[in-house]
Order: sequence, then C-alpha cells, then structure tokens
Amino acid sequence: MRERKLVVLAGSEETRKTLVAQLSEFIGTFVQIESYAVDEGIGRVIQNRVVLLSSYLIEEEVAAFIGKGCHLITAKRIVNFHNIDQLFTVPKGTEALYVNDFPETVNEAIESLKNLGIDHIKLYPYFPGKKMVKDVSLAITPGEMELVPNSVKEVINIGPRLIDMTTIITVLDKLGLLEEKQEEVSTRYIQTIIQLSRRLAVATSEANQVSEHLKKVVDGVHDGILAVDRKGKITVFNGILEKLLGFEGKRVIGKNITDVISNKDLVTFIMAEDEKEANRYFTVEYADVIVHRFSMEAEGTIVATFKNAVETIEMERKLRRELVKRGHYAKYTFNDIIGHNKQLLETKEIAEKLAKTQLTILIQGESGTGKELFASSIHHASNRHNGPFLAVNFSALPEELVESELFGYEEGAFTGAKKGGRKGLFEQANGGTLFLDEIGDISLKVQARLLRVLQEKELLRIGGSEIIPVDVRVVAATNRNLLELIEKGEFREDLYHRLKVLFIHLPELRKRKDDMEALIRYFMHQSGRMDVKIEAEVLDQLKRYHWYGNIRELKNTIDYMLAVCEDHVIRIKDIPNESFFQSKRFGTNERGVKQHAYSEAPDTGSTIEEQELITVLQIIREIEEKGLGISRQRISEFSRNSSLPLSEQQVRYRMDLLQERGFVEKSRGRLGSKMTEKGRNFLSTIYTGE
Ligand SMILES: Nc1ncnc2c1ncn2[C@@H]1O[C@H](COP(=O)(O)OP(=O)(O)OP(=O)(O)O)[C@@H](O)[C@H]1O
Repeated sequence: MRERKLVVLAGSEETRKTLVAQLSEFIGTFVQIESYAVDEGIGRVIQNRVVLLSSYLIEEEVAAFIGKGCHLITAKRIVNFHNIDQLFTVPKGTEALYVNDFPETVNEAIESLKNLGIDHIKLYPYFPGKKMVKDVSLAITPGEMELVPNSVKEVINIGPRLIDMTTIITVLDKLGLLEEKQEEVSTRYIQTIIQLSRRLAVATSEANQVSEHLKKVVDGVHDGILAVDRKGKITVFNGILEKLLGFEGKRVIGKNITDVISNKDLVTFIMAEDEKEANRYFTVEYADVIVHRFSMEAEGTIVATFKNAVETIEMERKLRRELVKRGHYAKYTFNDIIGHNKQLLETKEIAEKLAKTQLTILIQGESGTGKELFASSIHHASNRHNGPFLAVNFSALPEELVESELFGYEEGAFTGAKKGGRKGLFEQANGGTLFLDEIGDISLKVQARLLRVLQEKELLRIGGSEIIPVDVRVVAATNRNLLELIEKGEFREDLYHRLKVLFIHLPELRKRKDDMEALIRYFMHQSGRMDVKIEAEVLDQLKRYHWYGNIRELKNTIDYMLAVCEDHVIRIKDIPNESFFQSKRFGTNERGVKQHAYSEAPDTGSTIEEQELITVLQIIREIEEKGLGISRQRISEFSRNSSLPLSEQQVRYRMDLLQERGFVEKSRGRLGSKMTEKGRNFLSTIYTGE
C-alpha cells in the first residue's frame, strides 16, 4: 500500500486521459500512475493499491476488479475551468443540448453549470437512448463528442471535469507523500488559481457580465478572491471570501478595503506597493488563511487569493502540525526573555533592531545563556515570522550527516540515499530562519559549502546538478571562541566574517545575578508553583554559585527543588548538594567523597558542579573499561542509567571544565576524548572504602 503507485479508474477513455493528464501535472513526477477505463476494459484485478475512481457512478462497474489491499478514493470533481469561458461567448437565451453518457452525469453537470452561473444558456439533457430530443443546433459536452447527435451543427467541448484539489491531497496522504510533497503540489495548485484570478481580474475591467461568471467559476475551486484598485476600492469579492470573512449577504463591492477588512496587517500586506507578489499566513475571523497577493500593473489592480488552510488545503495544516511537533515553529518571543539586568536589556534592544534586517547574526554565549531563545525571538520579530524556524545543533549531529541535513541530496547521491532525494534544512527553511547552533563544531568542508550558500543564496544538493535558490536568514550561535579556532586553522576566517555581520554576546548568568530572583519566580510560575516560598538563605546560596550551565542549569535546579521541598517552602536542605548527590542521586552508591578531593579543583562556587564532574569522570572510566570511545553522546547515554541524567549539552560544559583542569583531553569534532593520567589519579583519590 505504501508504494508510490496510483491506479486511476474512469468510465470513458477521454475522462481517463484528462484525469491522468491533470494528475500527471500535479503529482506525475513522483507517482507512477496506471489507468483504466470501463469502456476500454479493465482486464485485471487490482491489488494493494491506492485506487482513485473518477466518479461514484462507476463504483459498481469496477467492483469486480478491486482485489485485496486496495484503498479506494472516489474523486470529487469540479467543472473544467480551463475551457469554460467558451460558454460565456454564447448569446443569452441560446438553446443547447448537454451531452454525456448517462442521465445522472448529464443532470449533475447541468446543475453544476447552473451553480457556476451558466444560466444564460438553456440546457437540455441528452444521453444515448434519450427518446425526445430537442431540435437545436448547439451541443455542449464534457468530452463525449461521439455521443453528440448528427443533427447538431456546432459542438462546444468543455472537456471532462477535473479532480478537486482536496481529492489530490487525499491521494497524496494515502500514498504517504503528504508531508514530503505537499509544498510542491500546493505551489502548482496556487499557480492554477493565480491564472484563474488573473483572468478574473482582466475580465473585471472588460465586461461585468463575464466577470460575474468567472467569479462563480472561481468559487468552484474553493478559494476566496479579492481584487482592489490602487486606491483600495473593491472590485471583486467572491462568495467563498464572503463566507471566509463572514460577509455573507453584505454588499462590499465598491467599498474601500479598509472599511471591510479589519485586520490592519492584512490590509497593509495586500496594498503593499513595493512588492509584486507575496504569500503570507493570516488568521482572519475564525479561519487560518494563506493569502497570495499580486499586482497587475497594467490594469492598476491588486488581486489576492485566500486559501482556507483549515478546510480546503488540509495538507498545509498537517504540515503545520508536523512543524510544531518538530519544534520548527519559533516558540519564543522577546517577551519570554526574562531579566532587567542592564547588559541583558541592551542586548535585547540590539537584537530587536537586528531582527528587522535580513542579515546573518552570530550569537555568542555560554551554554544555557539563551542563544536559542534569542534566535527564536529574532525570527518572531522579523518579517519572516510566518515562515518556518528550523534549528540544528551541530554538536548533536554526526559529522557524516551534517552535509546532507543542511543541503539535501539527490536520489542515488550515496548508498542509502532516499528514493527521490531529500530536501535539506536550507530548502525546508525557505522563506524563514535557520538557526545553526554550535557552529564552531562543523568541519572545514561543511564550512566551505555553507559559505557558498550564504554568499550566493543558492545551493546544489549533494549529487545534484540543479541550482536551487534559497531565501533563508541564518542565525548562528557558538559557545566557543571562534577567533581561537581560526588561529588553530579550524575555522575559516571568511566564514567568520560572513556570520559575524551582526554580533550579539549573551551575558553569563553569573554576571547578571541581579536577574536571578526574577528568573526563579518565572520558572516557578511556569511550573504552576507560585505558592512555594523560598527562604532568603537559599537565595543567598544560589547567588553564590557560578552557574556554568547558566539559565538552563538554574531552571533544572529550581525544578529539582520544587520537587523535593516540603510544606511549600524551599529550604537550605532542598538545595542540591553533596549529601543530596550521595544519598539521593547516587541511590545505592554509598561511597563517601573525601573533602580534600574538592579542594584540588578550582573553585566553582558550588558542590553541585563538583559532584557532577566526578560523576562524568566515573562514567568516562566506565565507558573506557568497556573498550568504547568517549563521546558526549555516549556519556549522556550512560548517565541515563545513573541517577544523574545529563543531556549532551550538560555533558559538554562539564567536559570543558574537566579539560580546563587537565582531567580529560578533548579532541575536536567527534573523534572522542580520553581521560588523562591526572584525571585517573584524581578519581582514585576521591573514594573511600573501595
Ligand atoms: N532570559 C531568559 N528568560 C527566561 N528563560 C530563559 C532565559 N534565558 C534562557 N532561558 C531558558 O533557559 C533554557 C536554555 O536556553 P537556550 O536553549 O536558549 O540556551 P542556549 O544558549 O541555546 O544553550 P546551548 O548552547 O546549550 O544550546 C531554555 O529553557 C530557555 O527558555
């Protein structure tokens, strides 16, 4: 069922061909379409396929050919709008036969043409075997030319009806391609709508009668259409838009857009003079809509199409949900950055200004200082806020995956490459922001490639030859000293300058202790524990700590203390300390820790840090004893079995400290680290009772 194959079953050959042509245009490049028509003969029993039926009318006829494991979809069809304007040229009052194969299809079509405003032609049903045939000289048929009686002199063939977009989305969904292909398909779909809208707008200026018809036709494709002149006077406002915006039955044509649409951002977006064509997501009234606007200079008209993201285009919604699920939506805004410290406020102010530019930003700050929080807020405050926000952390990504993750690849680029290739993060973040965390960790090879993308704003996928333009704002972050890396030849100077066009340094928590109380209150509020009091002594003690893990560590500590405190009061005993580590976190491990062991290490301001360092060293020794390589990932994994689980990020800064003390030797990249003699000696001194 998951194969990328679709079987189309239609009644006639002509319908089959039209539907296949339409589907090929939308999904033909990645779905193999097999098709049969009842009148040509189906000739085989279909099994394990997604099967699209052209109409419910053939359900019975094809039933015998549907084998096991099939998923049936009955197409919703809409009048073939590509050909329909031919009917507008027919003089009012003309009589015509509507010709098709069965009474049902004929009556259905006459009804839907009426709904589309084709009421100036008097249509008489005609199908093979019809007894009383009206003697008229014109026939209209959706592709059934051979059924037209000979007495008719002129035939207008409007072609078989097309498949509705929602059906195409359902097909993609059933083929498991929705997420991967929705963008491509929706772009093609939008283009069709744009073509229609253009015709509509041109027609408006030409003849009102025609525009009325086209307006109704456009309704048939489920999108709202708005056209305004340069002064904002509304010339087109179709029924779908009336429904979307809650204007049913009200007269809006001729009014000014500012009097009709209350969402000021939306009005500004539509009336923008400097932009020719643009897409944006809006919430209007109760609906999420994707608005596409373009201006037609010659006609002095601006046209906006409104796609109801919720109902008509299910796929956008699904994608959005997917994005939220993967954290691709920028979660934070500048309001979420807590603190009144002077340096922080200045940094925030600068970042807010920088957000409005399109330039690359480099954020430097220790682990846990809020780099991602700032990146997310910058995205939110930028004019890209409706686009995606994607984040990648290079320290967590294995070297060999970095390139394909960032730039994508073509099918067959390497062993194991996915069929059809894959979009990289740059392509996925198109129109939005890409947050490159721990940029200091990428190899020189990736740096070279990244530099090219930043300079040229286009990329080649791995193994690809097509140049793909990318419109992505990059915010990079590092907790390392890039200048030092440049000196060591590990970071390209040109890339550094490219990234550092705009620079933000985030202050360490130990340099903004004046914010600690506000942060603590904020985290307690976040946990819904505002009822808990903190003894003054506790605050004093926390303020004395160095917080190498910065705000993240503070947050974790608060969470811990909230969990262990009693009677809604956090007391000294609730601070994670040496006894806590031994008795609670180390569980059954009752080893004592000699006091002198601590004095050997530089002052970190707290025993939390010390004990955690010891634990990391112990884990390293355990991994070494197993003959495995030491990596942050592995240490983090092993730590999960201890009562002190650490994330890779937490491991990282503890490893930095261990290296500073000469207890471990870290190698760059993912080559692994090892414990030094000094580290081993240190570890051996701290146990008693072994
Ligand atoms: N000023 C702040 N106000 C409120 N919360 C903050 C603040 N700064 C950081 N945090 C919180 O601290 C945690 C760590 O922040 P974030 O992930 O942005 O840090 P980072 O610098 O990107 O860390 P790393 O370098 O380890 O990835 C998050 O939960 C974030 O919401």
